[in-house]
Amino acid sequence: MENTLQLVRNIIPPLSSTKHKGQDGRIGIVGGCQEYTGAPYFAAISALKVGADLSHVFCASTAAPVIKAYSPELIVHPVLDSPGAVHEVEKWLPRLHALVVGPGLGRDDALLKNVKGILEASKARDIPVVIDADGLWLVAQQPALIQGYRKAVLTPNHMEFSRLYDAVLRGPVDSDDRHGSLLRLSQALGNVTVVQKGERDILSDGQQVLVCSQEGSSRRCGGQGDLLSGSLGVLVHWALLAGPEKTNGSSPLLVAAFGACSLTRQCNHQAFQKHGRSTTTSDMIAEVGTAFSKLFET
Ligand SMILES: NC(=O)C1=CN([C@@H]2O[C@H](COP(=O)(O)OP(=O)(O)OC[C@H]3O[C@@H](n4cnc5c(N)ncnc54)[C@H](OP(=O)(O)O)[C@@H]3O)[C@@H](O)[C@H]2O)[C@@H](O)CC1
Ligand SMILES: Nc1ncnc2c1ncn2[C@@H]1O[C@H](COP(=O)(O)OP(=O)(O)OP(=O)(O)O)[C@@H](O)[C@H]1O
Ligand SMILES: [Mg+2]
Repeated sequence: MENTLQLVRNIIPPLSSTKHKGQDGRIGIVGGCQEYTGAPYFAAISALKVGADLSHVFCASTAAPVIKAYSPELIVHPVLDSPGAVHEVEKWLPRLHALVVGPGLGRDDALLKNVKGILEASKARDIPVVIDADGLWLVAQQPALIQGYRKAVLTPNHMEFSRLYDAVLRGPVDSDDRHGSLLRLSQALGNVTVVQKGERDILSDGQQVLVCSQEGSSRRCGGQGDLLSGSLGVLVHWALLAGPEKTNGSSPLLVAAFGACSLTRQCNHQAFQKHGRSTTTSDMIAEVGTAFSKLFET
């Protein structure tokens, strides 16, 4: 654990007065629909709290005013359900360092069709993508969308992992062999990085398997996965900028993912110390700064 945390420390860019706004990360979140506005908010604000300079949310038009009202810090584009959605997002892609696709996206076919186009456009531009929540639902329907894309990281929870595994490997997960199942899924997807969240998070790029057992808590409120995927959006960008020489030969994306898992669990631990059973994801987000310092700035 400690060795991998050191690798995460190596990828964190120093704060410097010579940098301009945007250099430490411009992150896009693709998600947010009529039902779910909290999830894209949690992901986008987490990206900012971890250290990105700008955080954009591309969401359905009904979700936009709600998300804007949660926070003046986010840039919110009400485009996902428009006929020109792909084009509207494509206009921003050259300025984005990473995309997080899925938090609060929902499963509406028209929206998912647009997201498919956005994913294809992102791949064509070599933009790193974190795929979570309903983005994973889309990938389970069409694994070819991310097959072999080495700049993708998937962050399934228990249910999402089973669904994805079943879709890609055409059989149920062997619950007695989590490591083997994870390796097989990552390899079958062409060495895409996969983070299986759970009591312990396990992560693989199809070659190496890492386990993150940073102490969290027993509190399982919704939204913790959104904090993880938003944080990972920034860390993926930083890791790719740093390159494998800073990660001692390990995959930069795997190191980034380990950082996001550790941070989320540490936020959960700290928030639980203060709030116990009433801990919510907003309490965890309030801990991002101190959790980050404790883990990565020692
Ligand atoms: N505030 C907001 O706006 C939030 C919005 N969110 C958004 O909601 C959307 C749907 O996301 P999702 O995670 O609910 O997805 P889905 O695949 O339907 O799985 C749900 C089912 O899986 C199961 N299950 C889960 N874990 C399990 C485990 N360890 N072990 C066993 N079973 C387990 C469990 O089944 P159950 O216990 O109910 O039988 C559960 O009902 C997505 O857009 C997301 O971003 C969230 O981000 C939260 C905050
Ligand atoms: N049983 C557990 N014990 C400790 N930590 C856990 C446990 N299950 C999940 N976590 C942690 O909670 C975080 C989110 O994982 P979870 O499985 O809740 O994601 P999710 O279902 O996608 O969340 P969301 O509600 O945001 O969609 C991860 O950092 C994971 O390590
Ligand atoms: Mg989730």
